[in-house]
Amino acid sequence: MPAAVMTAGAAAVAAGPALAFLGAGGTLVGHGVAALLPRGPAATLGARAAAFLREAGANAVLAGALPFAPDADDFLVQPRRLAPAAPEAAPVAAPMRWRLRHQPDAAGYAAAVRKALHIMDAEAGQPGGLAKIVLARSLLATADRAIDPMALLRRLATDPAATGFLVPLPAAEGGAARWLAGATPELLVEKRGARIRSHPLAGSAARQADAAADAAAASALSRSDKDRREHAIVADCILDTLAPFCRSLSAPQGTTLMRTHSMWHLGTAIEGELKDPDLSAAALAALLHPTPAVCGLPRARAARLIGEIEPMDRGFYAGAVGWCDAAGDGAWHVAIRCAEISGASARLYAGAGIVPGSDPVAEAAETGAKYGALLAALGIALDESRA
Ligand SMILES: C=C(O[C@H]1C=CC=C(C(=O)O)[C@@H]1O)C(=O)O
Repeated sequence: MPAAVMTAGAAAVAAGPALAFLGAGGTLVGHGVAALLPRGPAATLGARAAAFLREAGANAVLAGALPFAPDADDFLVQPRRLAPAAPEAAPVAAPMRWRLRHQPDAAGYAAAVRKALHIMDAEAGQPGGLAKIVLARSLLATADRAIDPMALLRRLATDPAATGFLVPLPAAEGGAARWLAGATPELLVEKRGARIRSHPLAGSAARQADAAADAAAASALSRSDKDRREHAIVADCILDTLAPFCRSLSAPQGTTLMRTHSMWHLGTAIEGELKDPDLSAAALAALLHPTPAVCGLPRARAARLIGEIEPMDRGFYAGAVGWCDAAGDGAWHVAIRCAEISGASARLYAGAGIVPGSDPVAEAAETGAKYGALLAALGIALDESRA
């Protein structure tokens, strides 16, 4: 993230910042929308962003979201004004009442995992056979009054291991403003000059309230062969994709445990130096997306099956959110632990990586736990959401 803090807002929003990234790597907040980047697929993002930023001037920034489907149109805006302060703390609001609808529920999700495992089993050892697939589900939460996206962001940003983000999305049918809000712990790629970083995550365990149980969950995750295989597919894919563009590339600490407020993960911190420092953060993000942390291996086969098996459209969930500047620097995060917000409704999403050996019931529970960050920020009790 840039050293400067910037503050932006989408045209549809009456007041207050409308675009923000709040994380340990820095803060980016913007008010107002000066322009929309002509929309297009991931393959043309690098060229579109470079052309736009050349015209817009040395201080211009583009920020926004790439959808999960790389051939669908992205949504990036140039904020009108950058402000030197993060948004103020939210006043305490009265609790909201919620109606919840799962799509699918835990049993339906476990059935989808069984279907994927069956396909993997049938294709085991075949060239091009399915080795990993990330299956997601969704939870539609409807409140008794409109959700305040900025207040939600402030609550999402309280986890130091995650980047809280709020980005505008194309308006909903009927013209209502729409946002993607989340607390993502996963860095797709950051670029400053020739230096790049990525921090893929895959392999998860829910945090436990009891300290001994929490430590046991972390220890079991670090020893789990299934989770290590699930993770290695992601880290290897990122290393293989970046290697041809890098003078040096390594993961000095190897695979380690990291924790958010609600989840433990296996993570691999990757760092490198680009051969061509002009290769932009946006171009790198488009190159990497979607990684096997959200899609699978082989990528095209997994993406097709996701479309067939999942009952909902992912939209911008499991895409990427981030920013890039006129120098080509920027940071892009994997759009997970997030919800699409519009009026009084929040559509939460959560997915889990499936490999041979995955337990369908445990994977369903894992997706339930991954709703945790959004549920806490919305003020919905985890128990209320169980299904
Ligand atoms: C797809 C999600 O998480 C990914 C990132 C970290 C760990 C994951 C896992 O263990 O399955 C997922 O690959 C999600 O949170 O919706």
